[in-house]
Amino acid sequence: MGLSTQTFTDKSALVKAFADEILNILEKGIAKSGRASLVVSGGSTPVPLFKELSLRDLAWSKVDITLADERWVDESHADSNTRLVKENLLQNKASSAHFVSLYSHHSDASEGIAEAEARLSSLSQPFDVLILGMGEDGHTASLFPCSEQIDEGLSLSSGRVCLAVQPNTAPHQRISLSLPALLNSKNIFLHLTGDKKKAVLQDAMQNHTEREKPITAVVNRAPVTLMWAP
Ligand SMILES: O=C1O[C@H](COP(=O)(O)O)[C@@H](O)[C@H](O)[C@H]1O
Repeated sequence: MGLSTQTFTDKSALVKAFADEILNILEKGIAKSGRASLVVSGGSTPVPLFKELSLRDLAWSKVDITLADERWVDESHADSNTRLVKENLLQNKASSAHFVSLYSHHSDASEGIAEAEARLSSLSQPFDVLILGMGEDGHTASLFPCSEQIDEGLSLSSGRVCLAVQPNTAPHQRISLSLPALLNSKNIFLHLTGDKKKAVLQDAMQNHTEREKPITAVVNRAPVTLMWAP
């Protein structure tokens, strides 16, 4: 439980050190179990990391990759996290990795939950590596504090792996891993850049209100390594 922080002079130094660390964990996972699992987040922050990872040597065909959350849009949409992963991570040396999408062609995300959960059940769990991001409202994955589904998403006893989320402060319906599904990870990283995100995290950790922010709900229940650069 709690946060340990690795601070870097710039984003490029962060990306290189972070890629080293992820590769090291995945290599050990493959050596031990034959396969390893990597759960990534979407949004803009991880793009340089995805590009760097794609250039690194690893037995990528033995790595299963999925997302912590997905916007409920077709892969052809510019906001699709699947598209982001395919265009930036599943390239070069990492093109042989096995990607498990959370998205399916149902009109409503709630109709795609069973399919997403069935697909995820094929991955080795606990996940070897989970990389979370965070929005300026303290959301992580697509556990949005503004959404009606937040209590279900943060419940440790819901029995849910995935849930459909409708944020009020961001576009698109989402599918997100639940808090217990996120916590089912051996190594949890939070990847943030910029002073604003750092301030949001510090504020969330001070917990001014009765309700925990989603990112704090993770940090309060598992060891999390913050990878931060200005
Ligand atoms: O909507 C999302 O936002 C967060 C943060 O994204 P960023 O663009 O500020 O890096 C992201 O972690 C999440 O996966 C994504 O769907």
